[in-house]
Amino acid sequence: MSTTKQEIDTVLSVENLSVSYGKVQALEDVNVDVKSGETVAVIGPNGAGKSTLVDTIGGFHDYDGSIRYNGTEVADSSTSNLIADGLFYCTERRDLFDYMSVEQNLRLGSYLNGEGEERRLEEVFDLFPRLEERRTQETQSLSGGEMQMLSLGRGLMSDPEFLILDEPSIGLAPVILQDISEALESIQELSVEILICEQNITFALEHADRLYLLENGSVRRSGTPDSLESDKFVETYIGG
Ligand SMILES: Nc1ncnc2c1ncn2[C@@H]1O[C@H](COP(=O)(O)OP(=O)(O)OP(=O)(O)O)[C@@H](O)[C@H]1O
Repeated sequence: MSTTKQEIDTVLSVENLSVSYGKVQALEDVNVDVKSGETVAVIGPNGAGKSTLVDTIGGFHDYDGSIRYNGTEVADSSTSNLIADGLFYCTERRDLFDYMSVEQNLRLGSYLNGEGEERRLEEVFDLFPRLEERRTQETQSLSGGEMQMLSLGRGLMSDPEFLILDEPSIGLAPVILQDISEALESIQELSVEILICEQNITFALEHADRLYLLENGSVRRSGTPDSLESDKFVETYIGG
């Protein structure tokens, strides 16, 4: 069978994905794809299944259906192989080491890919001067927004080709959100694919090429920001 152009362009392909926690069906028959160079956002209310979706793509849950990254089924690959293959899952701030310094946490991001570490560290500090100012500071003493920057910065230290961001805007003051937005725009220029799961719809509409609206574990709508903004269902959901 020949490979179509669309298949070549599709970097991440989620097909008929279902995930349950015991009797709780968190995702049912979800289809999502991310094409070369795209930023895609998954939006939805609390409990919609957004975190379950990105956790599953990151290799943290068993699933029915298929998740292929660069043609490889995620379930058949180890987390370290996925990272080595350019997939980096940046969770809120859950995976930072509290007692390590900012710089130590950043350097951990390149443990599988040490080549170019110094250059990448400088790039991260250029993106987030706040982190450079705090490079020797213990991570546990950072503000929530600074931890978010550190989490994103650590993701970039792995020289990712595909970044998964779990709620990058959560709980951030407007000035920090602006820093994260600007960093995201710089990352988009590197032609890295990005999958964002977000509750902040304004943030998602601003940054995504395409969006999926998830509700009760199912995709209810998908499309470009323009097509979704004029969709009555989404309008109701967004609140006008
Ligand atoms: N470990 C778990 N055990 C049982 N049920 C779970 C577990 N984790 C999530 N769920 C349930 O799965 C559903 C989807 O949860 P999930 O956290 O993926 O949603 P979400 O869209 O990320 O929500 P939020 O924006 O509030 O984080 C919810 O009904 C939730 O209660």
